[in-house]
Amino acid sequence: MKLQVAMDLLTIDDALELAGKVAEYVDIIELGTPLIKAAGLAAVTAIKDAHPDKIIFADMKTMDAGELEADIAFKAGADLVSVLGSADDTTIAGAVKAAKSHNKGIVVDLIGVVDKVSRARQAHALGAQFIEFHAGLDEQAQPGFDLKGLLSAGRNALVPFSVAGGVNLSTIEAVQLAGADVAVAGGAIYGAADPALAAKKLRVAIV
Ligand SMILES: O=C(CO)[C@H](O)[C@H](O)COP(=O)(O)O
Repeated sequence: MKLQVAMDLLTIDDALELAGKVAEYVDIIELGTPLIKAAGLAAVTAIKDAHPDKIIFADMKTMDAGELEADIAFKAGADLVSVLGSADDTTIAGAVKAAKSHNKGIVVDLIGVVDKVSRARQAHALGAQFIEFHAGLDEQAQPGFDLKGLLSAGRNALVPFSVAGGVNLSTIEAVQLAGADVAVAGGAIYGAADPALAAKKLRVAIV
């Protein structure tokens, strides 16, 4: 299972600093949606330039204009770009077209999708490289939130998948047991007093 750090920060300087601390422990470096909205795609270019050996994930969360939005993110240096599972099939297909022309990949994010298993299978058939089973920051803040539903949906979908939303040291083992290909950790790393140590512990927890 790969480890992805989600950098939900707001400036390129902060993102470069965090990536510099944790890169050695992660496989994929994600530029979070708030970072891309605040700093633009220049953030993607800066991180790719600093870490050319890492897989760079631009969390665009594209909902429309799939081919155009994916194309500009790939041109900026992204290796993976996210499109929302709630978008139209043509949006996902357009983004996949852009990915193919750059020899890169699309990740379809199921945030807010009710029937995650069906949509995951459809998105995979449309050409997504993997499907993100995702509980967003707002969903995690709801009383009684539990990762278990996401994990069983991921397991049942029978497609390559990542899990995002509250992944930390106490949940990463369950994420791996569910068969995830990628575990995404944001706050558990960037919110830690020592992000490098937090990333290292997550890496070590992956068997
Ligand atoms: O994409 C996101 C929010 O939409 C986050 O980056 C992702 O959910 C990771 O979250 P966490 O901080 O809980 O690990």
